[in-house]
Amino acid sequence: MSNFHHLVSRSGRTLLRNFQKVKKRDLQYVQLRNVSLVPELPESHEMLRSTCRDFAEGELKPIAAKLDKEHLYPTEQIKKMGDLGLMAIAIKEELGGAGLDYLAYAIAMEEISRGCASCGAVMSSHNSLYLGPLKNFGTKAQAEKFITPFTNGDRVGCFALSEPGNGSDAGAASTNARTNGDNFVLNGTKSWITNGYESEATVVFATTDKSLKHKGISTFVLPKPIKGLSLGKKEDKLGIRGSSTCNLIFEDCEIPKDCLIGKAGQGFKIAMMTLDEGRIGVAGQGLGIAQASLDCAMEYAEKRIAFGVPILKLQTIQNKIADMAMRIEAARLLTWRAAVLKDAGKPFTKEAAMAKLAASETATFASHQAIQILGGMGYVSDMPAERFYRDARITEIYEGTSEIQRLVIANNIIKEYSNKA
Ligand SMILES: Cc1cc2nc3c(=O)[nH]c(=O)nc-3n(C[C@H](O)[C@H](O)[C@H](O)COP(=O)(O)OP(=O)(O)OC[C@H]3O[C@@H](n4cnc5c(N)ncnc54)[C@H](O)[C@@H]3O)c2cc1C
Repeated sequence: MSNFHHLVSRSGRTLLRNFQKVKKRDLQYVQLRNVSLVPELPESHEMLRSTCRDFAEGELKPIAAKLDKEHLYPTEQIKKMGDLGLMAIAIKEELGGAGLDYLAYAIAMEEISRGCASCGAVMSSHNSLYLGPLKNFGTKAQAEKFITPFTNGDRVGCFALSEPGNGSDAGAASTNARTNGDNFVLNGTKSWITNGYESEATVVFATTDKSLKHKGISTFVLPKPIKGLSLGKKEDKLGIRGSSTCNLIFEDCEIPKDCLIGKAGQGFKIAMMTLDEGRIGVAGQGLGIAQASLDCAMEYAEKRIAFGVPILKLQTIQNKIADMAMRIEAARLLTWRAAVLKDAGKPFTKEAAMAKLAASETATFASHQAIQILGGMGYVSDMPAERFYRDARITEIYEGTSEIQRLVIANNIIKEYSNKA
C-alpha cells in the first residue's frame, strides 16, 4: 500500500516537472492549441465568421432550395464569395488570394455550408483540391496562369483523381500520360469530378510509369476546354445538387511538358497531401450542415405544439437536441484542432481524418434527428431538413469514405504505439 502511494506521488512530481518544461519550451504552440481548447477564436477569425454567417444568411440560405431543386450552379453566389476572398482563402495575397490560414478556411467552410452545402462543395473543391496542389507544388509560371486568374470567383478549377475503376484505391490509377516530344498525351477517364462542367482548369493525376505502380503517378494542370478532353453526363445526385459532377474523358489530349506539377512520380504524394488539407474543408462542410439541422430543429420545436405544449418542452426532444449540440461541438473542436496543427506546421493527417470522420457522421446524425423532430414536415421539401439529410451523405463519401478515415486513424495510432514500444 505504502509502495503504491510512493509511486503515485513520484510519478505525479515527474508529470509536473515535464509539464513545466513543455510550457517554457513550446509556449507559442500551447497558445495555438488553446484555440481548440476554449470556445473562443482570435478576433480576426471571429470577424471572418460573422462576415461569412451574415453572407450565408442573406445570400445563400434564401436560394439554397432552388439551387437544389433545379440543379442550378450558383454562378452569382460564387462570384460574390470570390469578392469576399473566399475562393482563394489560403493563397498568398501577392497571388491574389486572401492570405488566411486553414483555421479561417474551416470556419468559412462551415458558415458557407450552413447556408448552402452546394456552395460549400464548389468552394472546397476549388480551394483545397484545385488550388491546394498548385499552392504547394506549382511553379511561378503555373501560379501566374492557374492560380491568380482563379482567385476572385470568376473562374473555378477542379481536381481529377478518381476513376470508374478506383476511388478509395487511388494508387491504382489507369489514366496514363505518355511523353511525345515536348508534350504529354493523356488517355483515360476520371470520374465524379466536382465542378467538372464549370471549371476552366483541372488538376489531373495520370500514370507516367506503370511499372512503378503508385510511385509512377504524376500530377498535371491544364486549361479547359482543351482538344482531346470531353465531359460525361451531369450526374443526377442525391445531394449537393447545385454543384456539377461528371466524368472527364481524355482521348489523346496533348499538353505541354510544363503542365507537370512537381516532379514525375510525385503524384500520389501530392494527392494524399492535398486530401489531408481538403479533409479540414469537408469537416467544415459537415459542421455547417449539422449546425443548419440543429437551427432548423430548434426553430420548429419551439413553435410546434403537441399535447398542449411546444415539443421543445418534451424531454425526449430535448435529449435529441442535447445529443446534436454535443456532437457538433465535439466535431468542431476536432476540426479547429486539425486546422491549428496544420497552420503550426505540425503533423495533422490523423487529426484531419478524425475531424472529417466526426463532422461528416455528425452531419448525418444531426440531419437525421432534425427530420425526426420535424415529423412529417421533415419528410417534405417545404422545409430544408430533408435537403440537409441528402447533402450530409456526401461528406461521408468524398475525399475518403468514413471507412478510409478509420483506416488512416488506425494506421496512425498503430504507428504511435509501435514507436512507443
Ligand atoms: C458527388 C461526388 C463528388 C465527388 N467529387 C470528386 C472530385 O472532385 N474529384 C475526385 O477525384 N473524386 C471525386 N469523387 C469521388 C469520391 O472521392 C469517391 O467516390 C470516393 O473516394 C469513394 O470511391 P468509390 O466511389 O470508387 O468507392 P470504392 O472505393 O469502390 O468503395 C466502395 C465501398 O468500399 C469501401 N472500401 C473501399 N476500400 C476499403 C478498404 N480498404 N477498407 C474498408 N473499406 C473499403 C468504401 O469505404 C465504400 O464503402 C466524388 C464523388 C461523389 C459521389
